[in-house]
Amino acid sequence: MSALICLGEPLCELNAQPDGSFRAGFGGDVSNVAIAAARQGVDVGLISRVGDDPFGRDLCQLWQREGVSADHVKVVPGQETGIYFVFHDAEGHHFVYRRKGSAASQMTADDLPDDAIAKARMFYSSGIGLGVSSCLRDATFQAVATARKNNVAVAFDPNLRTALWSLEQARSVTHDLMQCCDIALPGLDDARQLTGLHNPEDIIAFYHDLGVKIVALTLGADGVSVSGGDDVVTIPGTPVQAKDATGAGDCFNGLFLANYLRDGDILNAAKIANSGAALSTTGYGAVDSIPFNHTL
Ligand SMILES: O=C(O)C(=O)C[C@H](O)[C@H](O)CO
Repeated sequence: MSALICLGEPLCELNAQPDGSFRAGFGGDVSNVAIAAARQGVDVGLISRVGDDPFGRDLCQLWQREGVSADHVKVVPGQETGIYFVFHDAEGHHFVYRRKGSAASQMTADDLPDDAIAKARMFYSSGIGLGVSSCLRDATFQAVATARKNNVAVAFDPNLRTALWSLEQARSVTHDLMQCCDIALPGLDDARQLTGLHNPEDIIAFYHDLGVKIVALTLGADGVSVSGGDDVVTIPGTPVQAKDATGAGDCFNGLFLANYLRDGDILNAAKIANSGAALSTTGYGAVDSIPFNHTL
């Protein structure tokens, strides 16, 4: 059984390089989190669907190499695996998706392994899964209900993607999910748009008021503010020469959850995750740049 079980959509990645070529890799936020946690030595499983196509087969091989259990990933004949492109400009990275109608977007509550969710220590999902399709959204809420019924901690990153749904929809649905959530892992830009608040301390208080016990609010290059309900502690950013921040938030989340699962120390988990996520921005791609335990 997996200690951490993640639900959402994996994607193949094509990342634009300075010479105009595309570097092939992998993404999909919950898969990135699963791999980041597995590289810290945690038993991790993924719940998803991929197409019976070269992209889906590559992802299955990736999880096997990374030690992420794909026992609950269905390979669906006749359906497709989503892909995305990463482009870079002076403002940072931008995603272009080719994922409409993907196998993962057609996941329903019937695909859920209730027993594996009930026996995990922690369940992780994100706002991307909520925005991809209404059936994946319903499945995610159903999985969260199963987790809560069985005292499995629920962790969630609202991961706002307005290419998938409107800000208004995202706001209402992610706030609903937050009310069932133990650990919230929002990024500052997303949280500002979703809450309408500016100040990190106010955002953290907003999520605590919704019932969240632990909030780790990532601040990009400025580090992270973390709170277990009492004081807010801010850990400054680690200075690095960043090339590509794709997946840095997912890297933070995987490292944070893995280290929190190990000893329950949120401050230590946030410190490790903060430096690991900074390191991950020094290379291209959401997955290749995730550090291993021994490299931190
Ligand atoms: O945007 C998405 O849906 C992705 O999952 C692609 C990236 O891997 C992810 O956003 C990085 O956080």
